[in-house]
Amino acid sequence: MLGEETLDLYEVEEHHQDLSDSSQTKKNTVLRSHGRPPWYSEDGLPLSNAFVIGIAGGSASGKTHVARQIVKSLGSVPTIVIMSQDSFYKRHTEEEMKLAHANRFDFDHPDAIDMPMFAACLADLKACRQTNIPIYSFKEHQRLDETKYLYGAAVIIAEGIMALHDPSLRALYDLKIFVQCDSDLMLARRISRDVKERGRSVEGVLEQYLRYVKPAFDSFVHPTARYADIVVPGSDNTVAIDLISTHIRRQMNERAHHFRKNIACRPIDECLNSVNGTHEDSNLILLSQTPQLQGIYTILRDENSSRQDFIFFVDRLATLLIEKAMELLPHRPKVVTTPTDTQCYGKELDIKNICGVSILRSGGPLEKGLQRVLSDVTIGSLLVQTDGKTGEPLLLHVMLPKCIRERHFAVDTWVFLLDAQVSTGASAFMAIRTLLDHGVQQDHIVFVTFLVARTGGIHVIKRAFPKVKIICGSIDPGLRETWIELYHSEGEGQHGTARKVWVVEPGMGHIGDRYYL
Ligand SMILES: Nc1ncnc2c1ncn2[C@@H]1O[C@H](COP(=O)(O)OP(=O)(O)O)[C@@H](O)[C@H]1O
Ligand SMILES: O=c1ccn([C@@H]2O[C@H](COP(=O)(O)O)[C@@H](O)[C@H]2O)c(=O)[nH]1
Repeated sequence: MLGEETLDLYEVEEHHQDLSDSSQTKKNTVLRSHGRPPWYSEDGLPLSNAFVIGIAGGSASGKTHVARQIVKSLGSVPTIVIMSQDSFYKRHTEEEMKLAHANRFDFDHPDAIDMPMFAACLADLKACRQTNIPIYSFKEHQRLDETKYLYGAAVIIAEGIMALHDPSLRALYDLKIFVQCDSDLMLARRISRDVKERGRSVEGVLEQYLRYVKPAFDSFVHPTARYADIVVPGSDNTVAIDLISTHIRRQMNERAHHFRKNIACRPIDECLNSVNGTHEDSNLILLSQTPQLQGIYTILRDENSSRQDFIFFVDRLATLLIEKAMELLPHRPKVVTTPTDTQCYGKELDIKNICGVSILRSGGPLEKGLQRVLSDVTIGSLLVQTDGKTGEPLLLHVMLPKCIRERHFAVDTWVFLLDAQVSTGASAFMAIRTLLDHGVQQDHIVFVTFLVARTGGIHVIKRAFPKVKIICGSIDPGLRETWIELYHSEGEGQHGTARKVWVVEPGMGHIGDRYYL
């Protein structure tokens, strides 16, 4: 759900475009921004919840419009999601759908909405966990079988006619808004919208309005205005929107914190006192330093090695690392009969799901090794990049396999997390936190990497996530912060921008660039 760094904040990713009618796609909206900075502290625990805004008001009062105006006025903030309560209409029986098509079903009673599910999804998102929300079709008056995966919002706007009705929902909001609109205007807007977008007739809209919508507004919706922190007019509301966005921006600034600088450059002798031989501790596992392995590293470190050799030996090393990682997976006994008709007592993997997740781009060179060992493995990716201004890692894109996206699968999934090296450890830290947010168990994460910097962030990772296993082939002594010049073409010629990076020494240079470019 997180977008790309270059995307404009106002660029909107509509949900499930091909799954339901346009009115629903407009409702649940993820607005992409400039990436998500760390939402956790050095102990690995989420530090700040997402900021949640609840917007209630009559049907067609302008709740969605207000939500979008807030987003526009906020400017450049991390990812925002607008979540509509309309998605949480309950699943209907055939009989109920017939009534709905005859405008004789009451969608405006609080019981029509699955409040516990709405609260549960909102609570997950607020606590930085992923959620999968239902998809509702207004044309069919029915919940569809598909769900929509959401993860990683820093600001959540929950809107709906009953958004302030339920105490369990109100408890989740940091800011409660009620959109106040003239009844005639609401009716006029509703007729226009429902005819255009929800496949309705004017007569049908009026019939439903008089029978259910208006009475429910008076009994259930309007009374919730008393819970609002701010009442916003349904039109001409620029001043209110400005006040709200200023408040949110201030809250977001208070929650910002700096991470990378804190975790880099720590002495770690207590946990890495041996870099030769077969040093192993509870969760940092170094490949046995055989002459063969040292030979591979020598080729990879040599700046004069050809690209062909580099790729060949990276793939070979990746296979050795993954084979080592495989040793950590549980196996159960299995008896087979051999071609000589003899019973043989062997082993087979004893896991439900396994997948790979690459931290892009430099996790990519480990993928071939993973596929050689587990031929049909699914590999997801996380794009983590450094914010040029703050030096903080930013989570820019999340593309995870289904066995992680859904929590009930994630708890039983083993993940081989791939990244070329661990220097400050900030990207690895962010990736591990992301997997934990999805419900993956710490002791089911195996981080596989070519290099670990001895004085880098590895020990912070070990301390925060003591059950995550880290497999590496070398522990390098140096980590240095330096400026590099990045060249790009602009107008007439080449222009350079200086960028601060952390370099592992002796290292292998930029492994992703050497592998792909
Ligand atoms: N301030 C506004 N000015 C002009 N049109 C508006 C305004 N607010 C809402 N609308 C229009 O009214 C209709 C219903 O608004 P919407 O925000 O979808 O209502 P709700 O989410 O409360 O059901 C939409 O067609 C929208 O474009
Ligand atoms: O199947 C359905 C479900 C709901 N409705 C009406 O929708 C509005 C709420 O949506 P808003 O976007 O807040 O207007 C509610 O008043 C229901 O009557 C429907 O017609 N059919």
